[in-house]
Amino acid sequence: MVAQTPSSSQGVTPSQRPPPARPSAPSHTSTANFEESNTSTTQHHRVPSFSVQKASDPPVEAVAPKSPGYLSPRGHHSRSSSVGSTSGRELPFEITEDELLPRILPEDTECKLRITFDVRDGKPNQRQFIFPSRKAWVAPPSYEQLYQQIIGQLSTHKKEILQNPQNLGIEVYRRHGSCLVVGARHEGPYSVIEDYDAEVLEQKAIQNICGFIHLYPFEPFRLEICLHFSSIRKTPQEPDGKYFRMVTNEINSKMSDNNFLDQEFLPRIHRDQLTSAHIIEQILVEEPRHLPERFGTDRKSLSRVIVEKGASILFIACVCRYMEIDLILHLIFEHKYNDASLPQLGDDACPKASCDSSVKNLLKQLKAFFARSIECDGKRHGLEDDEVMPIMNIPNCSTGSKETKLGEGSYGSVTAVTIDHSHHYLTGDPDRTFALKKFTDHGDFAASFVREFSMLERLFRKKHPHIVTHITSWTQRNVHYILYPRATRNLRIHMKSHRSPGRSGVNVAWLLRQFNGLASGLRSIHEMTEEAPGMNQNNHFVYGYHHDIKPENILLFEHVEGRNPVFKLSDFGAGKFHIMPKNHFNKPSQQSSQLRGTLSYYGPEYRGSKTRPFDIWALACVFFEATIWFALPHNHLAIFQSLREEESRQIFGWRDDFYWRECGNGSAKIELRPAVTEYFALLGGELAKGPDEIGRLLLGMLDLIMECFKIQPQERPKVGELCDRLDELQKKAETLFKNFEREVSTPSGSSGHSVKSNDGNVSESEDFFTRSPSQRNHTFPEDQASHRHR
Ligand SMILES: Nc1ncnc2c1ncn2[C@@H]1O[C@H](COP(=O)(O)OP(=O)(O)OP(=O)(O)O)[C@@H](O)[C@H]1O
Repeated sequence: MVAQTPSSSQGVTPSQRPPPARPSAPSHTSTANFEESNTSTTQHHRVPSFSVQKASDPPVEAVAPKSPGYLSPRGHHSRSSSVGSTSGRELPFEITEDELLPRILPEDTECKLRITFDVRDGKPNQRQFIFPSRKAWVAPPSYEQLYQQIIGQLSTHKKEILQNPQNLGIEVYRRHGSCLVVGARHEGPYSVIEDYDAEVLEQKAIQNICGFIHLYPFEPFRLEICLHFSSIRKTPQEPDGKYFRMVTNEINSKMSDNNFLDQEFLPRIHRDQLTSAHIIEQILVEEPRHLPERFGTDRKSLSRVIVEKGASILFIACVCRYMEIDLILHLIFEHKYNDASLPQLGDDACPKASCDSSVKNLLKQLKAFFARSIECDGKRHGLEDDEVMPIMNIPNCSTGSKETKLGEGSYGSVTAVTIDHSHHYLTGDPDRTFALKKFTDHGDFAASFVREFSMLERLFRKKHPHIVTHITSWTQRNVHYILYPRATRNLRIHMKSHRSPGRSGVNVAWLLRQFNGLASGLRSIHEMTEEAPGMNQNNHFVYGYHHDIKPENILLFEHVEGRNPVFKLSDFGAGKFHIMPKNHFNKPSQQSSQLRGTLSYYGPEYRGSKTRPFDIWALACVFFEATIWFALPHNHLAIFQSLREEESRQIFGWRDDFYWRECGNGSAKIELRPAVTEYFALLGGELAKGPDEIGRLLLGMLDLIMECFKIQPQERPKVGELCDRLDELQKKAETLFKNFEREVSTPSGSSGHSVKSNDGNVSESEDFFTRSPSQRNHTFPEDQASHRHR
């Protein structure tokens, strides 16, 4: 008897295992004042009064606390909590929440509540209620009122559902709940709400708010509470109706559709409702036939034994396959199958008539009850053909296609997907969308997957804020998959479809942060200081290449739509890591094995030895184009490219748009294309205009870019130098433009007027506080790390 698939011990958790641990509900009772106001969606700047002191002390200037644990959960051991580093010393101050709260929390924190119902009028249908309200969270009764509001909405809609005679015997239950802090630029901590009562909300809201303030002390934020409710029939509609029929119908109606592989599955949350001891008992009780004597006559206690044996899902799955009850009991009691040890084909032949054929029939649908859970584990899993990943396609309404393509690369396609709420706790917003990259398993495609995954595996541990790291990966039916957070778009599309945000100090600081971030991301590949596993720890470095840097592979994560996005390096299919003895570290490195994709950004050495400077050249090309987009009128990028093409030698009628050319007849002499030098001059002239400080910074950046265009690879700056100099420029920009926070806090500081909405992402006018997180894109923990991560 086989228990589980070999892969099930790995991080894509088999469904038998519970989803990742969730915080437990506290036992505190709240009192709070929560007035509703639908009036405004404007954000509120809070006074950063964030000091740690005795409650009796006079207020002092804000100092961010050293530890996020400064506000311990109420209702635990004490109502006091300590702040600052303990390090063996006695803490100077003891603070209590009640004293500190008014000083930590803003006067009014906006709270948005989303309640979604999967109502059952034939097909599921969702409703949302958004309460944009200004709340004085410092006044504890707020939470109580919020709770009342939720309950009010719930009971109204419950009534609506239950008034329909069709819905007699329906129970409404919560599928998912989360409490999330959303900042103007970052997403903060979130918690899953187990129960929707006021105590839990208060607890989690305060914890998350405080965590957020600790991470981003000066950033405005709001609180978002998402509650998803569903309904299920747990009692037959007619008084004499059969439980067996009701369960079968419910399960069929709750089977998830639009799975990315067209596999049906029953989401865990519904499954758990329909496999309760009560339902099993009712099915056993209504069974008209006598059961074998060894099971006794007390069917109620028999149902309890089935639950104790951990076989309730198996029992219900068998019921759905119309299996005779005594055969189901035979599988559970004689074969000792249960939810953790499922029947499998090829198990010992059973002498009992119809046992084998029934198991065969059962297996066709069994995996639908055991869809996996998805965790951010960074691992690669092997799945059996019939295992179910709870991943759904997102239909593309404009094309009528059942999936939404995000990109098509040389080795596979990338599509937008969602994950069933009850099978992941990856983000605070259960409606988030993800990007799924597929590679077919022949020849080069499989090799590309292996290369990409082995790069990602190392990068996953580093979690650089400017590198797109994956969530998890698996191989099934000879197709390789990598699940990623979903970006808004790539830099190529952004530069085409969005105008420059304008050359204000705020935007210059933003651009330099992105350049510095990308260079620093590349540095973490070029100089991966991590010791190679299994090697003599002191003697080896791991270092690598990207070798496919281009605007298509810079993904943009727009935390708040229409605002300045974060640039991240992606697509490691051409990259490779090498292990090198430390004493060889400054010697020329080995070549990467693969080059692919667009040639435009290849350095002149591309036919020969391509090493780390090859990435520096390509990164400089990206910076150069981004600077053209940033500083010159919108059509200049296209003109720059066509000029480069015109300057190509047109061998065999083929035009290239490299940044360099071979000059003379067959001569080995290489020079920058005149278009590049022309644009350098044009940019220089343009950047010198306007305020001196901004001009100086941008010219400094331009000079640095040009240094990276040295024809001889060894003359280009190393990534470390690039980072140091960008860091310096960025720091200067941030000191000069201390008000850079305005880039997100005032509409005038917003980025990228949309040129056209060809990628569906426009609108900078809408205030971010009116948007739901599903309209934004991912931020994963790496986004919360410092942007000067090294
Ligand atoms: N996480 C993501 N979120 C949103 N879009 C994405 C994501 N990953 C990739 N894409 C889109 O898909 C395109 C192709 O992805 P990617 O570069 O990873 O594929 P590829 O097969 O390696 O491409 P190529 O070999 O041509 O560089 C990207 O340019 C981007 O537009």
